[in-house]
Amino acid sequence: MIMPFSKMQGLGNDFVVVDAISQPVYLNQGQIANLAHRNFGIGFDQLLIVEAPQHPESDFHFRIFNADGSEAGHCGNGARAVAKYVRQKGLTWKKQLRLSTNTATMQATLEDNGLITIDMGKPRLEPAQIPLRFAEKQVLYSIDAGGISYKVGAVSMGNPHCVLKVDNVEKAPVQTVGPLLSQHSYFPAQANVGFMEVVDRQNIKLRVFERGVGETLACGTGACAAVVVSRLQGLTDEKVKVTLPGGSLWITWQGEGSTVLMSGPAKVVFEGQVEV
Ligand SMILES: N[C@H](CCC[C@H](N)C(=O)O)C(=O)O
Repeated sequence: MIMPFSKMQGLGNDFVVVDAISQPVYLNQGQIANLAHRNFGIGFDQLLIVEAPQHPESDFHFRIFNADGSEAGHCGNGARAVAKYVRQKGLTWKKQLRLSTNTATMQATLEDNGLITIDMGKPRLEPAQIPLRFAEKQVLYSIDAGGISYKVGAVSMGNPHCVLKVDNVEKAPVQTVGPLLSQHSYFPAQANVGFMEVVDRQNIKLRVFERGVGETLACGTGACAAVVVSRLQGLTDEKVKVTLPGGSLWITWQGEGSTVLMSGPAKVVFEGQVEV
């Protein structure tokens, strides 16, 4: 079977996007991992499968699969890519879209300046919602890994995030501590691990070791999680610019009970066809 796709990226977090509305898409975990391979396949951090809405108040549903073939509940950079994709493919003429994933619903706005703003919904802070094996919600959790005790924030944006504050993001132990925390037994569904340098109350630098991928150039839900965790510690204001290796996102969060807004770009790199 020949499957058309769009190769897209949001701040270097790259995607293959396929339309499962116009044609059925059946891919197993092994096929997805092969397509994600940067030599034997197309290469991507995540595969985004766009589907018809599952309930009347949503315009489109999309599913997210990491490079290892595992399915994720949310993808912030991917949400911006899907909003741009459905518009460019003529699947909608709306500039305000309601998108859903397996774990979240969101409002996407295609701005006149080319950026896409996503209302990412409310962060989920209860350990059971993350999920995290702690009885009580805390601002910081102590987690022992590799003989060291780490103080981390933890939050779900529809996918699990662990956020560690560091003094210098360039020197952060992403490749060593990232997998240790990501696969820690306290995170029964694993976790995306953010290494956050708080520059000042309006600026954060961030690197993310993503569940199912490894370090990516940007992580949208990770940027949201970092702002939530930093605000809960009283370190940042409502509007924060989050600078990742692939570029910057603008995140707004007014505090508990409020939704998180994320603004940033999404680009089409090329259109292709692949045999599956
Ligand atoms: N690796 C993530 C999914 C992709 C998230 C990221 N690419 C984003 O932009 O939010 C997970 O397994 O939860």
